[in-house]
Amino acid sequence: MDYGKLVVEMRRLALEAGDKIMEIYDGPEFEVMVKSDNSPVTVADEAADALISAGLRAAFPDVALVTEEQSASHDIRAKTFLIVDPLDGTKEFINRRGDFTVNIALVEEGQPTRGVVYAPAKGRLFYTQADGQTVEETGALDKQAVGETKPISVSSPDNGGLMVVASKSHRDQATDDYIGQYEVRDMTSAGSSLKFCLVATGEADLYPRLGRTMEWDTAAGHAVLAGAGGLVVRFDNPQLPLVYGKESFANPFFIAYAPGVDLKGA
Ligand SMILES: Nc1ncnc2c1ncn2[C@@H]1O[C@H](COP(=O)(O)O)[C@@H](OP(=O)(O)O)[C@H]1O
Ligand SMILES: [Mg+2]
Repeated sequence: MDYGKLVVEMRRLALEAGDKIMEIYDGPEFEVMVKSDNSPVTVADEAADALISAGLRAAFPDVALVTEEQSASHDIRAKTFLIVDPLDGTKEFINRRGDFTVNIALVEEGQPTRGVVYAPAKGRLFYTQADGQTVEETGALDKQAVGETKPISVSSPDNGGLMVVASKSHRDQATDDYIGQYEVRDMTSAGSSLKFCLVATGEADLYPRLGRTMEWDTAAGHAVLAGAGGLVVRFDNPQLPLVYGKESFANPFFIAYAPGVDLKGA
């Protein structure tokens, strides 16, 4: 895999998809449809998906592509694959809360090794560089020219007062009970894969996810976090990393964190 080319393409496609999504976000009322799994989908998901998958297939014709919005791609089994969630946080998008992201990642040997997460309404762009280090890019976020990039890294957590981030739309008692085992200085909620990015920049120390997600929801955020020094492990066995390419691409519950966190058992 040519990581240099991959990073350039992922970044550009994420920005283009973000523009498309924002046109719809800022435009007239859009229809909300319901998928077979009961989750909502809009023309923004579909438009972003079409743009990203066409771009990736053109640039990397030999690499398998799994994307949330194309169920035929959910049968793919490959050692190396690209995985896309064109609009993660669709509920945030529909409710116009801003916490939605474009997600593109590369999985190799069960781990997301490169990825981009773009939150167009927040103007935040995170991606791994060719060498694997994660950066946040600031400024104009020009599709043709890379602006200022700042390497990001996870916090050195204070276990006497942790910053915890959790889902905005999927929150339950089990999550609260788990978080209750820690000394928490501040809690914040965020939608979509932005939560991984907040741990990656050190804005949060810990993100427990005791709820369903699919691999496309987490792969890009996981890559961004890993490239900033963070870890993602299974909630039922924190000794084990969250791996990819699983049956039906469904994830178990997981915990994303800065390695200095004194991790509590399930
Ligand atoms: N019961 C369920 N099964 C599978 N995925 C679920 C789910 N409930 C939530 N998710 C996933 O969690 C994502 C939202 O995460 P969060 O709550 O952290 O914002 C959704 O992404 P989409 O918006 O891309 O569908 C959705 O795929
Ligand atoms: Mg999603």
